[in-house]
Amino acid sequence: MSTVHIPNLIGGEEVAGDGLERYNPADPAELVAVAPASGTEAVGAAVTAAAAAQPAWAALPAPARGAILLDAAEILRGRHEEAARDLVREEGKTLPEARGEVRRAIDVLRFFGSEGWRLGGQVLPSSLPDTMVHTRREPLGVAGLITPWNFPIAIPAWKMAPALISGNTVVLKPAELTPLSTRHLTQALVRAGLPAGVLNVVHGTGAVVGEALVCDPRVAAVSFTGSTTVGMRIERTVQERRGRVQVEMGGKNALVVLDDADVEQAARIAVAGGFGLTGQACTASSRVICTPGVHDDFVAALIKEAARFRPGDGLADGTLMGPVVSKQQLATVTAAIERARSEGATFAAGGEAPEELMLAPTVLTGLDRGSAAAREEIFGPVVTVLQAADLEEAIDLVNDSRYGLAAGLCTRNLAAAQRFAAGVRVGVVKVNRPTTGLDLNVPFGGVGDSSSNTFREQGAVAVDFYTWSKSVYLGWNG
Ligand SMILES: NC(=O)c1ccc[n+]([C@@H]2O[C@H](COP(=O)([O-])OP(=O)(O)OC[C@H]3O[C@@H](n4cnc5c(N)ncnc54)[C@H](O)[C@@H]3O)[C@@H](O)[C@H]2O)c1
Repeated sequence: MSTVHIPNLIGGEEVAGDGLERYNPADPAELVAVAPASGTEAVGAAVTAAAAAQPAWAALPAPARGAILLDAAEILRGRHEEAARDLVREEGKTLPEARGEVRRAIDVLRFFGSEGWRLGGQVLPSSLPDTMVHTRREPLGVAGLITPWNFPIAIPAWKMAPALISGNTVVLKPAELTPLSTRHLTQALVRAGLPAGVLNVVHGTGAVVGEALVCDPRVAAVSFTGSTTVGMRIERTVQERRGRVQVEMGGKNALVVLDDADVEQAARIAVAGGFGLTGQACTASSRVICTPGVHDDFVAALIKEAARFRPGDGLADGTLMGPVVSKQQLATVTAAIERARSEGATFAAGGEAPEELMLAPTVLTGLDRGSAAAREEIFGPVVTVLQAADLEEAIDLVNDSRYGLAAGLCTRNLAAAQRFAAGVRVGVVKVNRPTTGLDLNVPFGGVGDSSSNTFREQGAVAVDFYTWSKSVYLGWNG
């Protein structure tokens, strides 16, 4: 396959450059894409273009803005397979996972394109006679979007679509590792007729391009998804300049398996959430908490299921798990595995040195709740199995975390499910379903150090972040 050279997009013009090189994680000899390692002047130019384009974009009727998103969805649908294959070559996930992610981006464009017909405010009674009060949603202006490599087409879609439909213009900084996947999305929007300057894309490092975007006072809103360390810094910086900020960050999501659970089903749920997407999902089940009666049977079933997730090239038939995304990410994951070894973990599965980026699914047992593997996000195919005496102790263990993104429960007991849903301090609860996998029409976000926990992403409420509310009193007669 030939290397794709990806330009920046600034004020409708494509600006070529290089400096960022991305190799296929399953085939280190294949240079998949080259993108510019831009400087701060490119960010300045992109923000200027976005600010200039914003009033005319906001003045378009919302259904007309929506029509462009709907057309973009159709264009991306026509390139679904190509985009999915490029996503596999660039990020490493399996082809079915990549097809699902591209499908998600298409559906997000459709969802928010249709929202153009529904965006509205409230009509309220006034205390005054002959007076009507209504609220209007106003766009914030320029939105700066910073996205990670693990969902490089879906996450930019679920930030851009609500930003654009509500009349904002956008400067997007995609992740360094995955410029090509994001390019499929932005090209679809441009080809659908988005006016020049409404969407701008600046490639580069977080330290240069990301920082410049975050610090630019003309960027009214910053929406970030990525690591907790970076997200917390961005949140502080934008708050200091009184901008609006939304950060979606890491997780240490627990799946609780109770004695009454269907053990085989629980093991399938655990591997889907723990090893699907190579464990590189913010909602990955990286710890499983078992009650004593199910622990040994569950671990045996988990080992059997994990054996199916032998890592391989995501484009090959039957691969259930792709490689780790990069050498740097592999170093982080293997350091966490070695730390667990030094803390006395038993390796129920995995533990061998990886070949290139192909890391075998790893199941750790025998660790206590204070161990690093039980507490810290690893972001790779590593599942730590812990024990709790009963449901209440399991809930306590779920909540004993700086994070609060997702939690799952395997049980046949409805009362236990309801108690769990009420008791856990997380943004998403899944009962008898993997912690990964979200519906696009449902609000998503977490608490604690997982999320700024103010505005939610996804679903119709996502436009709240990108708008402010104005109250209009309309009187007649005297
Ligand atoms: N909560 C969610 O919705 C969600 C979804 C997916 C991934 N994640 C999290 O993302 C992380 C993995 O992604 P990653 O490794 O790409 O994260 P990362 O924080 O390293 O990078 C994310 C983005 O931020 C940029 N960036 C880095 N430093 C910056 C800075 N100083 N200023 C501005 N921007 C900067 C990067 O270039 C990239 O585009 C994991 O922690 C995962 O849990 C969270």
